[in-house]
Amino acid sequence: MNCVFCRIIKKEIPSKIVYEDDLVLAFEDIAPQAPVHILVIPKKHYSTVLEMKEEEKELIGHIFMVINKIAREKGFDERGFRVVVNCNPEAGQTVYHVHFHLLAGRQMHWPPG
Ligand SMILES: CCNC(=O)OC[C@H]1O[C@@H](n2cnc3c(=O)[nH]c(N)nc32)[C@H](O)[C@@H]1O
Repeated sequence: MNCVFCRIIKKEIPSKIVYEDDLVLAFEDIAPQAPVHILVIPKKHYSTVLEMKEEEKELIGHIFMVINKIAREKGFDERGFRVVVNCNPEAGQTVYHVHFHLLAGRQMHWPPG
């Protein structure tokens, strides 16, 4: 299917890869909204997080373990980071391949816009 993130996974499109294993890819966002803006995505295609069911519980847990590993390795664990999943239009989802935004390196505000 015509999914930009599947093409990144297949290395058909270049990206700055931060972490990769057999289940997950993490790469720098092309339009960073913070000094650190990394996308953590499952290699299997799910359009939105709503498509991830009971059998994906382990995968979702693994994604958060990868997020924590990146935060520790890049040293923004103590200062703080934000993890954002946008699901469908009102959340502003623009790429319909599930991705977890990992944002860090500046003071985050609340509520998010
Ligand atoms: C509100 C954000 N909602 C969303 O759906 O985020 C999609 C995220 O994917 C990012 N992005 C899009 N195309 C590419 C690409 O080819 N390469 C990379 N490295 N990042 C991309 C975009 O900047 C956005 O932050």
